[in-house]
Amino acid sequence: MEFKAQILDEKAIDRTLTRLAHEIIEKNKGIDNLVLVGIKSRGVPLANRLSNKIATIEGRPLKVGSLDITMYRDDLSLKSYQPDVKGLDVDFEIDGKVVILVDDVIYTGRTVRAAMDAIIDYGRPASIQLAVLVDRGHRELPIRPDYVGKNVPTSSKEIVKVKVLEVDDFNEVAIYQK
Ligand SMILES: O=P(O)(O)OC[C@H]1O[C@H](OP(=O)(O)OP(=O)(O)O)[C@H](O)[C@@H]1O
Ligand SMILES: O=c1cc[nH]c(=O)[nH]1
Repeated sequence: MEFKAQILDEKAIDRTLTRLAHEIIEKNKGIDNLVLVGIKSRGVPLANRLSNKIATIEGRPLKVGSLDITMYRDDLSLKSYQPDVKGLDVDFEIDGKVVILVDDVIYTGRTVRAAMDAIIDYGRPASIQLAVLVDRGHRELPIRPDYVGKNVPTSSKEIVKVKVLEVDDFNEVAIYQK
């Protein structure tokens, strides 16, 4: 895989998350009833960072849960990957809550669809919203994020990689050629 270009550096990621925190507060007219659920590896640290930024603005953090979803290749259709929900880790009620899903990248939308299924299986949220650091297009389902860090037009031969300090030892969003 060949490195093509950096899209966001550490400072840009931080500024973007600050903006998303403000957008979340603005859209919801405060933080009553809001909880965050980060999707697997990199959505979870991003959700924690958003919670900390919201605490700086509103005086208290949001509760953060996590959702573990992995993709497996469906043997019958070699082209497509199917998301598999491994586990939902929330130690708080979601009934009546506005659940904000947080992920690093949205592409086909299949991961988010699986995430919504898992949330709805678990409880009865008032609503579900979606925050992503990068929307790279190519949706295969009618899913659109409520909060987008950066829209990055891509070709299907490219891949967007988000690196976060908590997982990768550095912070970066970059495009690679497959
Ligand atoms: O919209 P989709 O087509 O479902 O793609 C988006 C998902 O793909 C990536 O996860 P990936 O499976 O690459 O795992 P990773 O986060 O562990 O790298 C990313 O973190 C999203 O969760
Ligand atoms: O480019 C992509 C596509 C799916 N998930 C990613 O993290 N990057």
